[in-house]
Amino acid sequence: MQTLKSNDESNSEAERRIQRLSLHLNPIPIPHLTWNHHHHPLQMENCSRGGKKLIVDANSLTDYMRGKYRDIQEKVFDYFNTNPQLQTPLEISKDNHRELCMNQLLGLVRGAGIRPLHYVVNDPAKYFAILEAVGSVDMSLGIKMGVQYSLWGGSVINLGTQKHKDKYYDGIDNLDFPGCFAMTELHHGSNVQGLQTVATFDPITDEFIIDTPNDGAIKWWIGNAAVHGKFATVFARLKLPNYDVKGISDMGVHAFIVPIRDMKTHQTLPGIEIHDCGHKVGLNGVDNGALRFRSVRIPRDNLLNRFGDVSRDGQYTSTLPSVNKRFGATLGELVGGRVGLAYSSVSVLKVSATIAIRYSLIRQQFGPPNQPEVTILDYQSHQHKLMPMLASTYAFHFATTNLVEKYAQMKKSHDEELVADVHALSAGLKAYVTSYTAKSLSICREACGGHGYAAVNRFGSLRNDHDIFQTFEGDNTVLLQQVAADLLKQYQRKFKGGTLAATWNYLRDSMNTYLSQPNPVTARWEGGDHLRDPKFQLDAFRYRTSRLLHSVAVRLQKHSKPLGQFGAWNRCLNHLLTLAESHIESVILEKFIEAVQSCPDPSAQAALKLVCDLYALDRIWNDIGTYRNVDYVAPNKAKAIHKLSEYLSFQVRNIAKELVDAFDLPDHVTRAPIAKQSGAYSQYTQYVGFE
Ligand SMILES: Cc1cc2nc3c(=O)[nH]c(=O)nc-3n(C[C@H](O)[C@H](O)[C@H](O)COP(=O)(O)OP(=O)(O)OC[C@H]3O[C@@H](n4cnc5c(N)ncnc54)[C@H](O)[C@@H]3O)c2cc1C
Repeated sequence: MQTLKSNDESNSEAERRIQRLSLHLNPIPIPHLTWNHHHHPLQMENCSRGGKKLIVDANSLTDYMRGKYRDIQEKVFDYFNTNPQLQTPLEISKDNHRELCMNQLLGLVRGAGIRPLHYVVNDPAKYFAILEAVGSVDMSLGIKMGVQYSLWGGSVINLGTQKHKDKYYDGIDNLDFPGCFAMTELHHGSNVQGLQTVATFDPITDEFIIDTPNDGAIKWWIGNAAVHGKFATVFARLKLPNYDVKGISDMGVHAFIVPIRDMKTHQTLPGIEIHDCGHKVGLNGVDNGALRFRSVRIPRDNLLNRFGDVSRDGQYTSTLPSVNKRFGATLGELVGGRVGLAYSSVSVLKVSATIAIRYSLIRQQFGPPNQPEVTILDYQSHQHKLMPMLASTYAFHFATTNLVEKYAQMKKSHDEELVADVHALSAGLKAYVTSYTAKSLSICREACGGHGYAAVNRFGSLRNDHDIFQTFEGDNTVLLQQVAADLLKQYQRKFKGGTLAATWNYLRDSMNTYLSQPNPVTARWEGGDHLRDPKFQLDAFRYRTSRLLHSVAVRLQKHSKPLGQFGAWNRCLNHLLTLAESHIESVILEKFIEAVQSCPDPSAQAALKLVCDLYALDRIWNDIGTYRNVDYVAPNKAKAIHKLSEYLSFQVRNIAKELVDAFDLPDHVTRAPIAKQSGAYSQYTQYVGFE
C-alpha cells in the first residue's frame, strides 16, 4: 500500500516528473488581450510543475464574480452556522427531515427576519441570491422555500389581482399561510394542457366546484401538500354553464386558490383527500403529496383572475383572445421558478467542483520508483475530468447571472420581446445547466475515489437532491424543444424580413455566412492567437447553430407533407435537441466573453480569459466531428484545437486553487471534510472517531 504524503513533501524530483508528464504539451504563449483597455502586463511566474503560471489574485476575482447580494447570503450562512440545531444531520428519517426543513424555513423567516416574498415582488435578483444560499444549507430547504415563495406565492402574485395580494401576501410572506402549487396530475406532467381536474362555476351559490374526475387527474407530487400546506393553487379546467347550447363550455386551464387544511386544527378539509407520495430518491425534506377533490366548493373570488375572469352572472371575460393565448400567458408568468433552478444548479456545481478540486490538490497517488507521489490533479486524465468542468462552472455563472438580470428587468418593464427572450433563455439554460451539473456530480464523486463515496463528503446527497432539477419546472427534453421551436420561429421571421429577438440576433449575420461554404483558408489556420480569438470561437459556435437550424428547417418541411407536423417534428427530434443545445452553448460563450471583456482587474481578466478559452475550445473539440464533416476545420486545425485544449487544461490546473477560492464558499458551506482548506485528512479521521 502507498503511504499518504502531505502537500509539502513534494521535492524537485517530483517536479521533474511532472515536467516530464507534461512535456508533450508545447507551451503556447498566452496571446495579448487586445481588448484589455488597461494594457497592464500580465504577471507570470515559473510553475513548480513546469512552464509558466499566471499570478491570480483570487480576491479580485471574487470581487468581480460576487453578486451585489453577498451580504444577504452571508446573513443566511451565518444564521445556520450559529444555529446548529437547524443544520441537517447526515442521517435523518424522512419525517424528521420534513419537520426540520419546515423549522429551517421558519427560522429563516421569523428568526433571521428574511422576508422572501418581498424580494420575489420587488427585487427578484436578491430573491434568487437568497434561494442560492439557502439551497447550499440543504437543497430540500431551497426547494421548500421555492415551493412556498416562487410557486405558491408567485402564482398568487402573478396570476391573481390586487384582491388576492391584499388577502394573502402577508400570510404567505410570514408563513402563516404555507401553500402548494398543484399543477401536475398522475397522468399529466409535461403536457399541462392535458390536465383534467375541473372547476365548474355554480351561478346559484357564486362558487366554483373543484373535482377530480378520475384517478388520472389526482394531483401528484405536490410539494408542501403531504404535511404542511394550508392552501393550494390548483390548476383546473374552468367550466361554465353555456345557456345558449344548454351545456357546459370548457375555457381551458386556470388557477384557483383552494384551502386544503383547517387554519386552526390543521385537519384536511371536507371533500379533500391527501396522501403522502412517499420516500424519494432525494429531497426528502420536502413533503410531496397527492390530492383528490370531491365537489370542493370555493368562492368565485378564489379564481386567480389576472388573465381571465367570471362575472357574478357567469360571463367569461379576458383581454386575451384565445385559450392558447391565456394558457401561454399563465405559464409565462411562472418562468421565475425555472430561472431560480438554473441559477441554483450552478451553485450546486460550484460546491461540487470545489470539493473535488480541493481534494484533488491534496490527494497524492503513485510516483516514480522511490520518489514522492504525484498530486492526482497533475494527472492529465484528472485535469481532463475536472478542468473543463471548472471552466463550464464559470461560463454558467456568467450566463445565469445575466439571465437573472434580464428576468428582473422583464418584471419591471413587461416588454414583450424581453418576455419572449427570457422565456426561451430560461428554458434553455435550465435544461442545459441542470443536465450538465447532474453528470458532473458523478464525475466529481469518481474523481475523489473511495472517499468521494462517504456521505459526509456530500456527493451522494448533492447528486440525489439535484437529480430531479432535470425534470421539475419542465422536463429538460421538453424545454429544449421549446427553445428549438422558438429558434425556428425566429428563422421564419428572418426570411419574412422581421426582426430577431435580442438573444438570437447573431443568427442574422451567421445565417448569411453559413449560406456560403466554409472558408478553406481559415479552415487551416491553427495558430494559438487565432484559436484563442473570441471571434473565431464565437463564429464556430454560431456557424454550427446556424447550420443546424437551416438543415432542420429544410428537413421539417420535407417530412411534414407525408408525416404531418407532429410526425415530422418527431422524425427530426434529435436534430432539434442538438440545435437547441448548440444555441444555448453559443449564448453561454457570448456571455462569458462579455464578462471577460468587462472585467476591470487585469489579473482576474487574464485568468478568466484562460478559462473562457478552455470552455470554448473544449466544446469545439467535443463536437469536432461536426466541424470536420463540413470542412469548417481542416485536419491540422482539429489537431491544434485538441492540443491547445489539453494545454489550457494544464494551465487552468495551475490556477485551479485560486479559481475555486474565488467562488468564495467557506468551509462551513462546502462542509465535506476532504475539502477543508486546512487539515482535511485530520478532520476526516476525526469524523470517523480517531483522536
Ligand atoms: C420531487 C418532485 C417535486 C415536484 N413538485 C411539484 C409541485 O410542487 N407541483 C407540481 O405541480 N408538480 C411537481 N412535480 C412534478 C413535475 O413538475 C413533473 O414530474 C415534471 O413536470 C415532468 O412531468 P412528468 O413527471 O409527467 O414526466 P413525463 O412528461 O411523463 O416525462 C417522462 C419522460 O418522457 C419524456 N417526454 C415527455 N414528453 C416528451 C416529448 N414531447 N418529447 C420527448 N420526450 C418526452 C421526458 O423527457 C421524460 O424523460 C414534482 C416532481 C417531483 C419528482
